[in-house]
Amino acid sequence: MRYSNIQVPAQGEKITVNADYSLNVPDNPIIPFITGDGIGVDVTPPMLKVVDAAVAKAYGGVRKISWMEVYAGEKATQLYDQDAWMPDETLEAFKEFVVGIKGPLTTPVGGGIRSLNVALRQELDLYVCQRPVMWFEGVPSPVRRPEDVDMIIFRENSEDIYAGIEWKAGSDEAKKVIKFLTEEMGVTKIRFEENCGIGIKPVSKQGTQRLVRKALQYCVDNNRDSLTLVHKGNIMKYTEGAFKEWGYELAVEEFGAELLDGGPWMVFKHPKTGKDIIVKDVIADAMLQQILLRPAEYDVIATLNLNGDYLSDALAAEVGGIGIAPGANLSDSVAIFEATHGTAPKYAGQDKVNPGSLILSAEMMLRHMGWIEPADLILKGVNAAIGAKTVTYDFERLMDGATLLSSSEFGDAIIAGM
Ligand SMILES: NC(=O)C1=CN([C@@H]2O[C@H](COP(=O)(O)OP(=O)(O)OC[C@H]3O[C@@H](n4cnc5c(N)ncnc54)[C@H](OP(=O)(O)O)[C@@H]3O)[C@@H](O)[C@H]2O)C=CC1
Ligand SMILES: O=C(O)CCC(=O)C(=O)O
Ligand SMILES: [Mg+2]
Repeated sequence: MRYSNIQVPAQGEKITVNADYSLNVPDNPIIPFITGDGIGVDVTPPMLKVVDAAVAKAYGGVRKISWMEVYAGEKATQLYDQDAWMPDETLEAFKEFVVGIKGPLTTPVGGGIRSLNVALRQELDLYVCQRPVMWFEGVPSPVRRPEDVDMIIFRENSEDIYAGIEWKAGSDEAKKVIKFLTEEMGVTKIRFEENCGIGIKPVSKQGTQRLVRKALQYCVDNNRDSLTLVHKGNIMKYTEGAFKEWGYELAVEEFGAELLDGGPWMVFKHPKTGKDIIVKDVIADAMLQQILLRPAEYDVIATLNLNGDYLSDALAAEVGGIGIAPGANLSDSVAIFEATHGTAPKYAGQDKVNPGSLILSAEMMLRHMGWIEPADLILKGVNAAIGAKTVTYDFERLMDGATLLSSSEFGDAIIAGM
């Protein structure tokens, strides 16, 4: 495709996808990135620098990434036009180049544009939001045994209340839906019809099962002990409750799961090692206490979009906060990596915040590409920087005897520690 504002690097080739969804990664792949709004300008440059250093050190110049900036959010409105928050060519570039990474994008509260982050996930059908939660030794934590916190969230990324199907209180649309519900569907439980916003929560069997399939396959591929389906199915029976039912059903049909001790939990054997993998479920509110009190009992988690959003930040807090919480948005072919945190506007442009979340998202990206050596080097560098107590403000304020670094200095400390 011909791009208008995107400059495709003269050097470099596309990553391509095979019929079985495996990747062909050239030695000089072109990788699109969005800098992002707010603290995007603080975390993206150190991420690019750390990745380049890790790749150079691992491959001595034989492999190198050609970065290609693509635009969304405020920067896109300046470059394209004032309404171009997510230009079509940005979506096209992520599709064409298959693997990309992004900084955070602002979403106004209560009105204005809908989330660009959610739009990107929906437009490219990035239905898995994968967010690993693991503790680096020395990171300050509010829990007694942060080493027990080792989980990975598989958050459904395309459905639920995040689909953005909602109408403002008092609008003609809201009135029409309320009229339909009361007059045709026999609904009697809307307390204040005259001034009531309405939101719709779609949850499908296909949407649930493709997410749970990925989570269970991850358990098998990574030799994990259990999958926990997190839901609020006691209250929202046909959405969250159905998520639980369809999740167990898939475990039975595709992984051979059987009832464990008479149920309701299930178990299946790892196809190669024969090890038991447990499939269980927990109601979402209880889960928020379980992860604090008994984190060792939880491993891989599959959940709906909103629960996954809440759980991501809560779990991140147990291992140092959202400054060090990475993530990936995945379809069967396209992958876009991004931090769990947002644009933290009060810190924007101060070279202050922790770039660890985006750097660790890039670490996931390299591993996804099969570039294991630079990914390992990044982990080594992060461990070294934290081990030396040379950290950004978020860790420094909770650590005794730590040295305060800026975002860019923390990136340099990671490079020095590789
Ligand atoms: N995927 C995305 O692009 C996301 C975008 N957003 C958007 O971001 C905007 C702001 O959202 P908000 O709810 O304030 O959440 P943010 O994640 O932006 O920030 C909340 C708080 O988390 C801490 N924090 C965030 N990032 C870092 C970091 N890199 N290093 C250290 N600490 C960090 C700060 O805590 P403290 O004040 O204690 O220092 C900050 O005030 C909204 O428009 C929201 O919609 C939100 C989440 C994801
Ligand atoms: O899109 C947004 O603004 C917020 C998204 C979010 O919080 C998340 O994906 O974790
Ligand atoms: Mg969130």
